[in-house]
Order: sequence, then C-alpha cells, then structure tokens
Amino acid sequence: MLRIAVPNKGSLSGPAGEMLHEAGYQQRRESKELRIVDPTNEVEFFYLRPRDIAIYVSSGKLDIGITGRDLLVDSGADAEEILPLGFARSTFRFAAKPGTATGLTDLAGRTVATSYEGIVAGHLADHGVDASVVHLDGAVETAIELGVAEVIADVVETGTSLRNAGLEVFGEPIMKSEAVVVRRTGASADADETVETKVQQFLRRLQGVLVARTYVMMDYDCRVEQLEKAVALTPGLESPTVSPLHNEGWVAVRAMVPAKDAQRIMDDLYDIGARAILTTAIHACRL
Ligand SMILES: Nc1ncnc2c1ncn2[C@@H]1O[C@H](COP(=O)(O)OP(=O)(O)OP(=O)(O)O)[C@@H](O)[C@H]1O
Ligand SMILES: O=P(O)(O)OC[C@H]1O[C@H](OP(=O)(O)OP(=O)(O)O)[C@H](O)[C@@H]1O
Ligand SMILES: [Mg+2]
Repeated sequence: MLRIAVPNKGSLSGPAGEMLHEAGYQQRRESKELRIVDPTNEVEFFYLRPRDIAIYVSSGKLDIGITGRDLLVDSGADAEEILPLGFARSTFRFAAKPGTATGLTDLAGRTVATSYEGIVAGHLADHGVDASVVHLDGAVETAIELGVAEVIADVVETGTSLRNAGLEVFGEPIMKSEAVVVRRTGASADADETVETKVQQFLRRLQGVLVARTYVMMDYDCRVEQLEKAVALTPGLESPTVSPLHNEGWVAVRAMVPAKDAQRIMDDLYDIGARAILTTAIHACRL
C-alpha cells in the first residue's frame, strides 16, 4: 500500500484533492477525516498540515507527499521535488513601506517578519546580509504597521494583501513556488520494487491529468496539397494521425494541441483551407 501525504487545509488542499480525484483516486468525503484507504488503487492518503508534509516524507514513514516548493525549502527536510503540479503558484518576496528599501543591502541591521524563517534566514546568509528574523504565524503584512518589523517576507500571488497593507515589494523575488510532489532524497535508489512501481504509476497518473488540462484534441479535414502546411501548425506530440477520406484528394488529421493556442490554430487552419475543424477535451491520458 503506497502511503501519500495530502494537504489538509489552506490554498493547497482543494486543488490537490481535485487533481487526485481527476487521477482516479478516492478522496475523503469530509474535511475532518485524517486518513483514508483507497483499496482499489492500494493507496492510503494521510491529510496533514502542508508545512509538515516534507518532514513526514523525509522520515521515510510516508512514501510521497504533495506540498508547496516554498514549504519544502523552508522545512530544510531531507526531501526533494519530483514533479511540479502547476497549481498554488506564487512568488516569495520582500516588502516594505514605499521608499524605505530598494534591495537586499538595505536589510542590514533591520528586522524581517515572516512565516518562512528557513527561506529568509538561508537567503540572507547566502548574500551575507546581517538582519534579524522574527517568526509570525500569518497575516504578516500587518507586522510593519504594528512595529514588530521594518520589512516582511511573504507569499505574493495577486499582490492584493500587500496593497491593502500599503506595502510594496522590493528586490528580486526570493523564489517562485507551486505545488509539488516530494519524496525522501534518494528514496528511488533504495525503494523496493513494488513501492517504486507504484510511485511511478502515481506520477504517470498525475502527469496524465496535467496533460489533459493543458492540451485539447484537434480534428480537421484538409486537401492533400495543404497537408504539410497543416501539419506544421499541428505537429502533435509525436506526429499527427493522417487518414484518407472517401473524397479523393482530402485527408482527415488528428493531433493534440496546447489548449491556450487552440483558437489561433483553428483560424490559421481555416485560412489555409482546412474545414470541419473540431476540438475536444481530453479527460485522461498516459503519454
Ligand atoms: N494566495 C495564495 N496563492 C497561491 N498560493 C498560496 C497563496 N497563499 C499561500 N499559498 C501557498 O500555499 C502554501 C502554504 O499553505 P498553508 O496552508 O501553510 O498556508 P495558506 O494557504 O496561506 O493557508 P492558511 O493561511 O489559511 O493556513 C505555500 O506553498 C504557499 O506558496
Ligand atoms: O498576493 P495575494 O493574492 O494577496 O496572496 C498572498 C497572501 O495569501 C496568503 O495569505 P492568507 O490569506 O493565507 O493569510 P495568512 O497570511 O494568514 O496565511 C499569503 O500569506 C499572503 O498574505
Ligand atoms: Mg496563509
């Protein structure tokens, strides 16, 4: 039975559950459940605080987990990222009152408030900046107004929280984060074969969901003379499927295309004479 850690609360929890559901895994029915067994897929899910997940995984008691890249780095746990998942995207940045800081060197001798002490202390040490770090649990944006710190370092997505607190980011982003699958560092080298096979199957399922979310299937008919131009517009992942039509001189083409480009590609195909151009959603796939 594969043992997988899943975020129980916060920004990661909902999208992680949805992705696992789309990948065919059973998920908990109510938010107080701490663990569930999915007997069909031989997986046990443990619902844990996102901040703790890398620590559980590094201990070897759980095989893999879903958490944020920033939380993985902050924990300092002996775990590594094995698959980025594309949701809960954010940047991690310094911010202060406008005009009070422009770069890292302005932090010397000042106090930085953050919920991510590990990331901030590591970043300051890497750049040889001597500043104090004060740990707060959340709502860090208020720390400056209340005099606990002159600078904060926090997760930024839309920037709304910073704007509401009258703060501005400064300096380069400290890191870019998103949800990731994590595993104990080096675990694949010493895992037994059954666990390794199940981990790889789990990753293929999640990759299938990512592909199904980012690609659509495109079908169209075109004249044989236009085929090379059409195929250049829709090269597919390996190569498009081309089948003869009953009408001589025409072929049907089928290829996967990135969903975000689908409308532009349909216009371009139409312009070179393709017709009956259809796109359909992909529900699941294994590449
Ligand atoms: N507004 C946001 N947009 C995108 N990702 C976010 C956002 N806020 C937090 N995250 C990400 O969520 C993870 C932190 O999860 P955590 O549950 O600790 O905090 P949270 O989502 O802020 O929830 P809460 O503060 O309600 O407990 C990190 O990977 C962080 O980058
Ligand atoms: O740039 P934005 O779109 O505003 O998103 C970023 C904010 O979202 C999170 O806060 P959350 O609401 O989870 O509260 P918290 O600070 O107590 O964690 C994060 O800590 C930032 O404060
Ligand atoms: Mg939060």
